[in-house]
Amino acid sequence: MNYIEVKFICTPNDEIVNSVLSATIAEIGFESFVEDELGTTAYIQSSLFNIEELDKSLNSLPVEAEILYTYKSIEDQNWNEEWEKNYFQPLIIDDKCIIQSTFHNVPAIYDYNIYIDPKMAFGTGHHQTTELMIREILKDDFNGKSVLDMGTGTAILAILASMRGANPITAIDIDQWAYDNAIENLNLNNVNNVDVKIGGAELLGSEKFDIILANINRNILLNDIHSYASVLNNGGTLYMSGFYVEDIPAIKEESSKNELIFEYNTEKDNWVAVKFTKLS
Ligand SMILES: C[S@@+](CC[C@H](N)C(=O)[O-])C[C@H]1O[C@@H](n2cnc3c(N)ncnc32)[C@H](O)[C@@H]1O
Repeated sequence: MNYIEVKFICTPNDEIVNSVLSATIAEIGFESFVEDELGTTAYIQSSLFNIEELDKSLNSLPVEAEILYTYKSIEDQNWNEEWEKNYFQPLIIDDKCIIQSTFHNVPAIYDYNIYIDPKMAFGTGHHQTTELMIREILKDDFNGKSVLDMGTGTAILAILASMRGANPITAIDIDQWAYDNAIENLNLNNVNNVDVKIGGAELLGSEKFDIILANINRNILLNDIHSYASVLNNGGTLYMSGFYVEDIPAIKEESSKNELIFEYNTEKDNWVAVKFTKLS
């Protein structure tokens, strides 16, 4: 899959402007935001890149700022190398769990030592939503529970769920890169109880799950919550992330139509993870 790299030059180049910019363009498909001395560099799949839509988003930013941009198409291979070497650093969560790549070589002394070679797939633990989901997996009891990881990306959540005792696990992603990378990372971590599938909610059938993890985005979740609810066991748990604090009411409304009870949400930098349980 080809990506477009867009360099945004922001005046003023401050935290508020960059975070409003990232949040706004995330809505039109941008991912992997990196702040630098001029502004923000962001990436979007070529097939989703639409200049008119981008200009419209920039013109409606709710901050006073001048934002100019340049863009170029990038090859998968170059993007991987540059991103992995420059931006992916080992991440330790609560002294319990480390996520690192094979080239980092931090001693594996934690309860959960996860290796991720991310390639193009999202999910190194460095995005706020991945971290929020990891914290939920570390808190909850996964032992012997069947798990569905929707939008698995690098398979990071499925790998941790397996290390926490979940079995069996199904991991689904719509993207070919994610599918390939999920399989690579599962092998890298010697996790062999995850069935990886390529596609979306249409793949869900009669198999039911005790826990569903879905870190995707607001619109896909709103569209697919009813499918997730239909394959969640009574009394089961649905964790969702990939959206902002202001999206919680819409997510709650759709969930309650599907007999899902809101338990709580957690937050980081305005991103949230929510926990729902299904009526037993
Ligand atoms: C935000 S990433 C999350 C990756 C990983 N689970 C994590 O927590 O870091 C969302 C993933 O969902 C996938 N995705 C997008 N639309 C989807 C859909 N309709 N069904 C399943 N996966 C989807 C994307 O390809 C991407 O890998």
